[in-house]
Amino acid sequence: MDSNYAIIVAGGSGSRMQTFLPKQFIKIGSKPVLMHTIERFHQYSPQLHIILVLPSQEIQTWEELCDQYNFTIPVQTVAGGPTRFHSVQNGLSAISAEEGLVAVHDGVRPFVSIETISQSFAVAKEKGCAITMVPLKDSIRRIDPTGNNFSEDRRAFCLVQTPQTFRLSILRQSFAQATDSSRFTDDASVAEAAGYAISLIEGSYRNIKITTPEDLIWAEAVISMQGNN
Ligand SMILES: Nc1ccn([C@@H]2O[C@H](COP(=O)(O)OP(=O)(O)OP(=O)(O)O)[C@@H](O)[C@H]2O)c(=O)n1
Ligand SMILES: C[C@](O)(CO)[C@H](O)COP(=O)(O)O
Repeated sequence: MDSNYAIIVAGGSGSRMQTFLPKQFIKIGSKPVLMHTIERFHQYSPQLHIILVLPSQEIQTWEELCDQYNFTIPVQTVAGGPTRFHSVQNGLSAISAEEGLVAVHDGVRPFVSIETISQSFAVAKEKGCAITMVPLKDSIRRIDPTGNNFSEDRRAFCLVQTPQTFRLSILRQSFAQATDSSRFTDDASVAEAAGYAISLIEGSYRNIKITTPEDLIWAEAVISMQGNN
């Protein structure tokens, strides 16, 4: 039987959070953000192979945190790269299997639900990929290069989240084919540039990416509402 994998990318520096400690290690509730995220994937399936991508200079920090919090979920640690694209690429290189499914997920999205993870693997198995998204709640305007702005129909857009789950062969081929890695902010864009059709699944507004300081306030509120973290 083919194996399933999760590449949890946590190789960033968190410049928009403006904290000394990279945001993936900041404690929310009783433990660091990244431990919440990994727990969600382990809860989905204890058999899932989890590849954790970290900044090379922070691997020791992670090991110390695991000791401190008695965190024992097994993960394979891989050093990240200069951009998210390179970090995913490094994670992918750690997988030797030919076939299977791989979910790529931001380490700083700790509130992903088990249902979303499960649906993303099921849809990717059937259609080749599953990209999590939510509809827009606000109105939007397009700003052109001259600075003029125009209303747009928000129903024509969606906000893209992770997990972004693929057949391994599709993600491998997409990353191998990619040129100009600087234009890719997610994995769906890499697969799309390689010519693959992108299938979407609806996620949840709760699955935020912890990016700026106010996201931590929201995260603490969710944790205390859940009551078990
Ligand atoms: N070189 C990088 C850059 C980002 N990421 C990961 O990709 C996810 C989404 O990126 P983002 O929120 O932009 O994180 P940072 O790059 O850390 O933040 P910032 O852009 O504010 O510096 C995060 O889990 C981050 O750790 C990564 O693995 N390797
Ligand atoms: C992958 C992602 O989280 C989907 O919304 C997002 O594109 C990451 O972007 P960032 O610029 O690295 O925050």
